[in-house]
Amino acid sequence: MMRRLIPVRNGSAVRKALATVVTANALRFTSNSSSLSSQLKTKGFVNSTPNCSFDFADSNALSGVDLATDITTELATEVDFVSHIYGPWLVMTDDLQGELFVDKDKFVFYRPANGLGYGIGVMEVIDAGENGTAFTLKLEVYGYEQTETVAPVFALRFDVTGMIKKVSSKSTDYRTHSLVGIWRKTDRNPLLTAEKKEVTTTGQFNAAKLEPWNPSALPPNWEPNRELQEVFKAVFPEELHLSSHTRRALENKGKNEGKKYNHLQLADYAVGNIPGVYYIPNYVSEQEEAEISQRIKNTPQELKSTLKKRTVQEWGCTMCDECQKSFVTDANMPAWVQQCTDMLVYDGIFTPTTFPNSVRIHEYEPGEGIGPHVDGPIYVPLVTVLSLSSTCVMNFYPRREPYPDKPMEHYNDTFKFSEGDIGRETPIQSVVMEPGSLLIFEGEAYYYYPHGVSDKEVSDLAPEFSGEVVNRHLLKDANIQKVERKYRASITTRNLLTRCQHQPTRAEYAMKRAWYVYNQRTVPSELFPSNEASASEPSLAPASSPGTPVVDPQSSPRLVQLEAKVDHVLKQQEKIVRGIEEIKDIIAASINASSGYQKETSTILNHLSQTVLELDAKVEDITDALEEKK
Ligand SMILES: O=C(O)CCC(=O)C(=O)O
Ligand SMILES: [Fe+2]
Repeated sequence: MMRRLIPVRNGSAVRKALATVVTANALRFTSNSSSLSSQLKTKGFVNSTPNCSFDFADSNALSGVDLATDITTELATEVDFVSHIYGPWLVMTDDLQGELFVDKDKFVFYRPANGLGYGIGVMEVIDAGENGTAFTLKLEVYGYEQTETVAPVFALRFDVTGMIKKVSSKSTDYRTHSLVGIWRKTDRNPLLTAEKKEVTTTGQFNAAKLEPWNPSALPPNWEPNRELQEVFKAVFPEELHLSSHTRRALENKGKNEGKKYNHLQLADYAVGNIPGVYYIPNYVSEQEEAEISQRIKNTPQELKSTLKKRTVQEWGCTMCDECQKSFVTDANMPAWVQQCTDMLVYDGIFTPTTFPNSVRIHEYEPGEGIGPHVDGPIYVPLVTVLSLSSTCVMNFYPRREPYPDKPMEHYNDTFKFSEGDIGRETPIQSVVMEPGSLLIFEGEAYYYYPHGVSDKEVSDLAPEFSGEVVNRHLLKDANIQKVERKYRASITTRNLLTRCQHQPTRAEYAMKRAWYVYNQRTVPSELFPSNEASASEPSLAPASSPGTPVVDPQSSPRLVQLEAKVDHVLKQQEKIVRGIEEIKDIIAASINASSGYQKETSTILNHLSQTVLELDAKVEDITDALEEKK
């Protein structure tokens, strides 16, 4: 929870650890420069930032010079963010090999040299006067191989702290900066550990700024297509306001011990015996459920495809312009679809690097369904299904290994109902999906247990047809025996794995947007500052500005005063939250739910709740900073 401003903590052991790291050579690849670039290239590194060269010193001037002895490093003081930090960096440490691009908002994007994937994080620069300049970097990285068939469920999280160093060549006028520190990596992939625990390891972090580079030659950041947005607005003129997620966050406030944000804890909703299946009843309210259903029904027919036993619309991905071989993220979707996916990110189900980029909306008439299948190695193995309009049943079938000879195709023998191999088997468990509920499955459940919705007009819940119904305790009717099928719609949300390295800015746009949502903050209207704009102070965290000492020994009376004020604000805020909830209850009890007044008022109240949450995040930042100072 605490921000780590380790280097300024007095005399701590951590400081000693850091001191040893910072005196290590800044650049660990100590080969000579000409073999450096070829070494990187043979590792498959494709530099994605034009105008910065991997022969990051003047290779002619340096040829024949031993880089290890030619380069000197010293602690950097008076670091200017735009001149020294903003731009591309080369990172070469365990698990992180490739480019880090620091943008002007102090966001950091990772583009791997080997394999595929993405990363996003935020950096803080801490001026410690003549003691040098420290940095912290919180980076989330989701990586996989080109032909990965079992991709991880969760991203890796790196917490890096260290010092910024000035790097110079003795024999030339080449100058650059490096980041030297330690990383703490958290891996929470249950597939990797038998005990299903988070694993934390540490290691050395080194990165070198790729100088020289030319900011004006940067490719433009990806932006949603404004014309398309206008079309979507015309097709769906009424704005959708969803607030169940903010309500949930308010209710969970303070419950997630040690967790900064009020994310939903999936473990609370685990059902059945297959690892990785969760069911959340009333994920959206009845009114929200009705409004989302309405938009699905109102989607023009041209945007839907009618398949044999279901109707589908799909949002979020497009074919790569460059290779035409891989899907890439396309954040051009109607605002209401984006809102539905935002809820999932806000709740912490998807994270900034596993951001939803594939939304498949199904409509089923009675007698329709989707035959047993697994979603396959094309997505991050995490799926959410929001059920709408009527109750339906998801059957999970006995475990199957992927085809050993064709691992990429293990979903091929599917979409058959009772005439198929899997469909003939009795499900081992079933989940009854009531309207407004969210079914989630991930990891093992995702890869090995086929799921499907039958095409029968009545689903019999007796064990011989459906296996055990594992979420009865969460249903309105816990004794339900049969489900008579009516029109049903569902929204399936996933991250479709990009299989090429092209167009990284598409994912970076989506990640940066998701970062704000995941951190329960307002998404700025301009997500990327223009290349010309000067660096903005981090909108993310209270880093001290250059020149301001992090610890001001004179400040303690003011600190006490500030702490008292923060305490006061927190108490006031609790009262406001309670007040809002009471007003909502009174309105719900006294005014007809369909009246416009009720709707408008609840919109205003929901905005107010949102503001309170944002205020809350800010106050927590201040509290953290205060704690650090103690
Ligand atoms: O409609 C549903 O409930 C499930 C859809 C599904 O399994 C899929 O899209 O892969
Ligand atoms: Fe599926």
